[in-house]
Amino acid sequence: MSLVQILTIGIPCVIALVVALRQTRRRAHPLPPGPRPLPLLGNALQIDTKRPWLTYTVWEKIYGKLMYTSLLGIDMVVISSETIARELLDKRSAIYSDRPVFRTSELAGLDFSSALLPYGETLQRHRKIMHQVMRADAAISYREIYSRHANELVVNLLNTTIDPYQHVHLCMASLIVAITYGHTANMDATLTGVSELADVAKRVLTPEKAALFTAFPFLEKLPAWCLGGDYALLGHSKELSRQILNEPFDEVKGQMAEGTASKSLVADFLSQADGDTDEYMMKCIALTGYLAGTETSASAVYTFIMAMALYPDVQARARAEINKVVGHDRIPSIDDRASLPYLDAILYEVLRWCPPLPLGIAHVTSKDDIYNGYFIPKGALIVVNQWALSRDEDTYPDASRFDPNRHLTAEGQLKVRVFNHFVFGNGRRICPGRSFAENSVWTVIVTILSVLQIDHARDPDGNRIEIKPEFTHGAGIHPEPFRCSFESVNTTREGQLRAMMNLK
Ligand code: HEM
Repeated sequence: MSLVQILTIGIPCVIALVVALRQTRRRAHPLPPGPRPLPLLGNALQIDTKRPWLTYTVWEKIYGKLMYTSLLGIDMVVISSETIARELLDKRSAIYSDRPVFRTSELAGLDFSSALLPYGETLQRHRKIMHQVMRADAAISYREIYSRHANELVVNLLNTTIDPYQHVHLCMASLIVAITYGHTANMDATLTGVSELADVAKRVLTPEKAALFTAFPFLEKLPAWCLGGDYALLGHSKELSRQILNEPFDEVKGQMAEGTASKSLVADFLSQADGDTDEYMMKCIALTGYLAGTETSASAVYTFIMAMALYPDVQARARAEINKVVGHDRIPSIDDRASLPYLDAILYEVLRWCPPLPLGIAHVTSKDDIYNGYFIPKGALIVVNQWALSRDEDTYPDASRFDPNRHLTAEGQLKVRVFNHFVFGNGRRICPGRSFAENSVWTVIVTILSVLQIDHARDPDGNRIEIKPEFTHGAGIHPEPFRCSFESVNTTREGQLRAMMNLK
């Protein structure tokens, strides 16, 4: 028998065998339980498209903490248990670390983002640099930048009775830009550009938007403007992304050459760079940090403010702890953190009460797997329903209540010594910016509590304007708009803070 004959007969046999084995594997091990799918559509029509985590949380009660659902032919496994998330995403990370491909990310020029990279060599190199510049001790070294921005926020909020979201967002956005690039002449232009890019990312990086190009690939050949809607943004976004990747980075490089660069992630990176250093990669990481870190951190601060207005007893206890530990005439710094367990408990509770990314960022399996007798196919989307974790009544009784005590022992110490919150994800894709997030948000909340009393705003007749603890929808969430009032409760600290900012 010739080689060609062997191949002609052999290859189909091998393929048939592999397919048969796969089918057998599927048959031998059922998919995890889940709602009955419709042909082609799967469970797409049964899901609350604005807040899918609510549907998955209801289904969890019926089908369990490991659930299978199918969306327009895509396999999806939803995990509603921290233990299962760790078993799969941490312990079997070799299989569970890939990301879904969004066709729109390339078309919008967003495919540079570390968060969207498939698992592989490039991602590993990104993560190595991220670890180098964002690890816990590096994050602490930016304490001065956290305090400066926290002080600015307090001054902006003082004596206002407004919806604080714009101030909070600007504070966290400029804090992250300052950490990433330091002082640059074009900081405002950078901020505007990156905010615009983040907005496009939110609008086009959804499975539904990406699916259009997968179903009709010829659409990619058309000019973006003739597609209309959010698709019209794709071309502009690609140009903007190229510009924002390069301009602030090049400015820091110029400052380094002149010896005028201030402390920043990019400056730290460039000072450690050698001949093999990949500058393009650092540009991508720098911009990813902004896109991944701003809305999430701003969400946490905004949630904190709402919780303080709704739970004055928690606010009073936190302020009492600050006064007891550091006295009445100093604002605590990150160095006091270990002595202020109630403040950490508040931070834990803020992240639990409103997880900024309620479904995290989806992982994808790179191989078939079997878990607890269930078959998990290669290529399945793996989603950890953080909302379900946050509302698990067994772990968090009366879960819709904001109660920092749940994170403390009877002696008032933190139950968990290491900050290891489920909101930061799992395994090889765990959020590399978590130490930044933790330290910056902590500094902002301790500074606010040291100086400001947060209360309900009042209407012109003096009636209290009620706040409903409700959250927005989308991939990233935060409280629905609300108004509250901010008054100084400590003029010594207020004066100190103004002096630090050289304000009267
Ligand atoms: C409260 C604030 C934050 C929350 C709740 C948060 C949450 C998350 C989550 C859930 C993921 C996906 C993890 C996974 O796939 O399992 C992630 C990824 C990521 N985060 Fe954060 N994050 C926050 C702040 C930040 C900050 C401040 C930065 C950078 C300065 C940052 C940078 C990143 C990056 C680069 C990734 C992608 C990692 C990868 O795909 O390998 N995040 N974050």
